[in-house]
Amino acid sequence: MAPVDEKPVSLCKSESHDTLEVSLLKYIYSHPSLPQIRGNPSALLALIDEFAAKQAFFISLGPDKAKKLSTLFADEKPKVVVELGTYVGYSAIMFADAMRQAAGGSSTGLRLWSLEADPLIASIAMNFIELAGLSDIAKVVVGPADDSLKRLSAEGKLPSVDLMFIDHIKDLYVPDLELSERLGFLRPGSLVLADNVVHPGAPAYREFVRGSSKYESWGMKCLLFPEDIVDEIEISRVK
Ligand SMILES: C[S@@+](CC[C@H](N)C(=O)[O-])C[C@H]1O[C@@H](n2cnc3c(N)ncnc32)[C@H](O)[C@@H]1O
Repeated sequence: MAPVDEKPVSLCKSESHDTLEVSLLKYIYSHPSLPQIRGNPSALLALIDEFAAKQAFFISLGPDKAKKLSTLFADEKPKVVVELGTYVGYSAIMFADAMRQAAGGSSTGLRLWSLEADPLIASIAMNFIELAGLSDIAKVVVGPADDSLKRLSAEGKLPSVDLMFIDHIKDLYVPDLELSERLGFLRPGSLVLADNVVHPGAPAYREFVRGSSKYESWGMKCLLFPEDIVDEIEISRVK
């Protein structure tokens, strides 16, 4: 055991041990346009894109997917949405904003449950959702998605879901969709969307939904950001 008076190795003041997500948080809160970002979801997303563009790799949706999904939300007008995998809340902010716009600017009756396993990442997402002025619609639930789905369902918070967005761990796409089927909150007409089915790829998931008589399924081509690699979001309509 180290002697009590032994000091831990001191960190040089200029040395940063922030994770990428903490660096993003500080980037947003030290940005000169912060006053214009408060209550402005699209301005916040643009700033996250600005930060992401400087990274080699960033796992949020990015602008191309966000634009295509905004159109889909405008057409579908979902009122209750579940997301598996919040990360820093980029997609949650985009979804909640699109839901509110599709409802004519009112939040009444709208709910987005966004499920995130990592508590620190979830806290950053909650912060950004609050900053965007969307915390009346979007709720981040901390814990593994399967546990949260069971709990929300048992609490009667998932009577019916219009749209589910799966974007957590590829190996969990099929088991968590099967769990959702068993919990019974998907109904005829509900949409199930799954990200990254081409890059990095979720072939087992695609095979599952396309081979199931419960869904009509197709792919929506889009670009990853910041790499510009072609990917697809699998869209499955419950029959
Ligand atoms: C690709 S990111 C989500 C990106 C986000 N949807 C967006 O576009 O802004 C995947 C997230 O899923 C989370 N995750 C991993 N396993 C999970 C699980 N079993 N349940 C819930 N979240 C999980 C990770 O911590 C990570 O933050």
